[in-house]
Amino acid sequence: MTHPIIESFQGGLIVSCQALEGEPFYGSEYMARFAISAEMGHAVGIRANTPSDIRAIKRVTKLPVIGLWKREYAGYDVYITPTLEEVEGVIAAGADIVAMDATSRDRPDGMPLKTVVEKAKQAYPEVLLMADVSTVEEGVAAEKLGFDLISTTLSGYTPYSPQSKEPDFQLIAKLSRSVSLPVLGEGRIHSPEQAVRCLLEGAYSVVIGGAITRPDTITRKYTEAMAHFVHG
Ligand SMILES: CC(=O)N[C@H](C=O)[C@@H](O)[C@H](O)[C@H](O)COP(=O)(O)O
Repeated sequence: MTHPIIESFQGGLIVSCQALEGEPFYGSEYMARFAISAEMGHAVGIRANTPSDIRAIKRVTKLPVIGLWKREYAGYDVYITPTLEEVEGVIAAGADIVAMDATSRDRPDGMPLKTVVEKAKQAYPEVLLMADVSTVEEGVAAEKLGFDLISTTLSGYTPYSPQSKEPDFQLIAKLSRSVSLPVLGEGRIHSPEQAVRCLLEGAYSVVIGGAITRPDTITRKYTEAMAHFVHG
């Protein structure tokens, strides 16, 4: 039986409310306001970074939260919830789902992904795990490891996946045919038409960040189009 939270995502939009240090909207209070806006706009879930943002968002919305914790470790490329410590931090903050890098790259604490999943499942059986992947192979491996859902988050962000400005529709299509877990379309989705195309390609639901919660990115979309018109 499909978990009720996963079921509630079907065909819906999850808004990724994230701002890193140095960005104008950096701060948990701002992220909470974006989450309220997302709920008002009928989003079905929120994706959020850091225990502090997750807590602030859980206080103001009833929507399920996909939590992650971006943390960089010198010498390692994995940064989305890279070790069990971040998994625990995200769960303690109240996330309903924990998103983590599910590539096969080395992890800072040396713990294989398989062990991270086993330990998380054992200690927190009620928490769902989302695999952030960049290829079909990583998605197929994630299903075998016991993840509950898969997202195309990392396509374009590993050196061996296609580097494109567009969403990776091909990965969404191939992955949803290769696994029985729900596959979420995520990464560089910048229009309602692209969101619908993700569903057409087989996505269970769609995650959008920058196109909704990064006003500088949205502004640039307009200024660039206008500059192109004015200057050719
Ligand atoms: C690669 C990576 O670190 N992605 C992060 C994952 O949580 C976020 O920075 C993105 O905003 C999110 O995936 C949504 O994507 P987009 O903002 O393109 O709609």
